[in-house]
Amino acid sequence: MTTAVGPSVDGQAAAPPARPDGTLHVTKGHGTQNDFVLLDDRDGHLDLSADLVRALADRRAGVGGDGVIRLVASRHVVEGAPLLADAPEAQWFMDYRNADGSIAEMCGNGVRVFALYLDRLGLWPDADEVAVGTRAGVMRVRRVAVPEGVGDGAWFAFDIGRWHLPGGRAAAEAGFDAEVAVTGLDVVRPALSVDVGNPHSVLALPDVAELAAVDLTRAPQVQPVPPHGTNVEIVVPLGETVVDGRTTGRVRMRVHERGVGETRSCGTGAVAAAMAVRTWAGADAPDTWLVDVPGGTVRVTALGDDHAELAGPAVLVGEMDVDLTALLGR
Ligand SMILES: N[C@@H](CCC[C@H](N)C(=O)O)C(=O)O
Repeated sequence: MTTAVGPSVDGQAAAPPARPDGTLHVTKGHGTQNDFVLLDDRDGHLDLSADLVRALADRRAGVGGDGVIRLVASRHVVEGAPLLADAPEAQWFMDYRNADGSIAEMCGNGVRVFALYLDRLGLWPDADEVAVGTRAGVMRVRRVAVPEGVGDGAWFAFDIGRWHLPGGRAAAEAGFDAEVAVTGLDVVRPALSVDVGNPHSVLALPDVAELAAVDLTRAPQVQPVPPHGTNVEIVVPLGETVVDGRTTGRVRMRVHERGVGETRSCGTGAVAAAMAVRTWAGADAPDTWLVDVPGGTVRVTALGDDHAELAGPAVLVGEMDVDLTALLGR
């Protein structure tokens, strides 16, 4: 195991977030049950090693989570500091890690939970929105009303940026550019690759019974093998309804996340799923989609210029002091 604390990126010396008594204060939160361990390392002193991430995310010997999110000032992070040139308001950076310790470019559910965490820490600026630095750019998060019929709680929305099909026009016209083998499905299925800042492969099934029968305890096998891995979303289009006066498409989705396994939700995955189904549906498809995942429902809206908005709930469930010696077995 590597050490839990170390120097900050810019070399400044200040108190590390790990306390003198050897504890690390963490917060647990989730967005549609995609759950995270959150750390306040605003001065950038925590050496968030892959070992520490795996230990914190461990559901038996640690706190438990699909990922770990470090809050750190953008100026202390090599990927964050350049964002400040064009967006000086993006003071806070979401350093997202998957449960296996790997780094991901983006986490859609994580951005909403991070925004709520900023609010809890008194770091939401005196403004309607907060700018969050991520490896996929700056996300501007605001509070929004809960869509009718979807439940209650605190909802947040943000433009996730430009999505695209790595397979280009040929993939859009064919509707697929890859094949996926999934345990529990008898034949290999066609899939569409969608980039939402991070990579996704979306495949459709005709009915929800088949979706429920899929075994995602093993990673789906994607061909051609994506160079940086991929998140796999399996969707069943459910037709259209009217929500809040708007024609809204509805999709059910399960997901196998890169670096995690099956999770109960994936925000970027929901965007990829909605944009894939919208691509398959053609020109008359609605712009707004509700995506039902095992952990709840999120809303995806196609914006102009190939941008998309992700909206959904964020919840902080509690805080604890982690004994680092016990956690790391030293
Ligand atoms: N659950 C997240 C996505 C997290 C990153 C993903 N596993 C990857 O490696 O790309 C979300 O809500 O978007």
